Amino acid sequence: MPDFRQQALDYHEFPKPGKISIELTTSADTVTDLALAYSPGVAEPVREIAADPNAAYKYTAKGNLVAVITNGTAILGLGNLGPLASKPVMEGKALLFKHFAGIDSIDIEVKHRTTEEFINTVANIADTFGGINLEDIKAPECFEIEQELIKRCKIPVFHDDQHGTAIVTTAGMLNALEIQGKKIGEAIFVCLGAGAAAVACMELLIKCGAMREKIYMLDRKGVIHTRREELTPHKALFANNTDKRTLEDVLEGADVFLGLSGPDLLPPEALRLMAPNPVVFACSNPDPEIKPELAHAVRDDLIMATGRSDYPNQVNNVLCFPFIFRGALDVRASVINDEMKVAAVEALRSISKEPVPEKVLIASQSKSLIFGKHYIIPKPMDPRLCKRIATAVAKAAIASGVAKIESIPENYLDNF
Ligand SMILES: NC(=O)C1=CN([C@@H]2O[C@H](COP(=O)(O)OP(=O)(O)OC[C@H]3O[C@@H](n4cnc5c(N)ncnc54)[C@H](OP(=O)(O)O)[C@@H]3O)[C@@H](O)[C@H]2O)C=CC1
Ligand SMILES: CC(=O)C(=O)O
Ligand SMILES: [Mg+2]
Repeated sequence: MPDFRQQALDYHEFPKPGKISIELTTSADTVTDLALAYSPGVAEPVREIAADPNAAYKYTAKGNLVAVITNGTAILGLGNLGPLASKPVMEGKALLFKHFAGIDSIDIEVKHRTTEEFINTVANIADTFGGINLEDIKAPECFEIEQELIKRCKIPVFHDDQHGTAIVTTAGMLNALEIQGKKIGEAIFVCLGAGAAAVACMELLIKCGAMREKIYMLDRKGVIHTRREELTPHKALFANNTDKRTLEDVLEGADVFLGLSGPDLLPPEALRLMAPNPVVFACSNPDPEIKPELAHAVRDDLIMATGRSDYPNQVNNVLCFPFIFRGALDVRASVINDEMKVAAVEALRSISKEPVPEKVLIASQSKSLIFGKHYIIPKPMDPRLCKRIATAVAKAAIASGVAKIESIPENYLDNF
């Protein structure tokens, strides 16, 4: 195989550095164009917006513009490498917003000293955008940041690593459990990682039927249990009254392993401890908790998923954030609430049970994709995702009373 590292660097360097640019939507060639676009014509929409802030949706790019904002403290599973190093990931999120959902997006990497300073920075620029996608901000700070920004901003604020990941993981998990013949309410879950993604995934799985007392969550210190001291409030919610202390202890008889932690943390031999027909989601990026080839070599009765594009069953928030924002922006939702999240889960999981269009087979270099162990969730390039998820989300926003626009056109996103 050609040098993948060099290919990835070349992809980012050529034909121009980076992955996004800004394009004009109107002409700026003649003196008349300039008189309209700039001085004196630009004064007219300024006056309109000063009189009514909602006019910004009519006369500026705000309504289709999402900021991807980070401080670089949890860049994928690479850790706290700082704001600037996170820029390729954030440009990548902007690429995905545009390519899959037609949303204009710009990345913003914020340096800050305190959590309050970060919150103030984001709150102070929020009106520029139609929505804010927080990305790769580590726990526990991410929880306070998101909650405070939801309170202070009039537009949807959504921490992708929490809720985008939770929606996709829950959709994939419900399908995987169904295929393995397991009931979610009876399943024993082991979640390696207790940060932004892990906590949100397990909370949404509980909303969809998982039992809190059947969940074992682990962090760097091992199993989170009721006798552990100095647990953060979000970890304390998952403190299990158990004598089990290690990953191996809790994997004994478990139905599900969910990894949202770091690379190569699940020893292949430990998989043998799990119950028959287990589900293993090793979602750490770029390197999963266990490589699929190692897992399959140990057992042939498992369903395996990763966060990566180059293996079957990609459980990755790319299957959610472009589409949930599409729906939220189009009905001008003030927030992204639980009703919208559950609607996204149901829409996403239902697509995987339907025949796959030929162009998806070609784009994903697959001979066939049929609902089953190796196809539990749609491929990101599936053109049905945008219409189906955005429609479900927009309808849920309207029904739950958070939308400013209270109907969607009959042919909504037909041509996307
Ligand atoms: N596939 C997908 O769509 C997504 C995948 N992820 C992946 O999930 C992982 C976590 O991301 P995120 O939640 O945002 O980050 P956070 O920094 O918020 O959380 C990281 C968590 O992983 C735990 N952890 C790290 N190393 C170990 C270890 N050696 N043993 C046990 N636990 C460990 C940390 O433990 P402690 O609390 O003790 O520090 C912490 O609880 C990353 O790898 C990321 O790529 C995230 C979002 C989406
Ligand atoms: C996919 C993603 O958002 C992450 O790994 O952080
Ligand atoms: Mg992320």
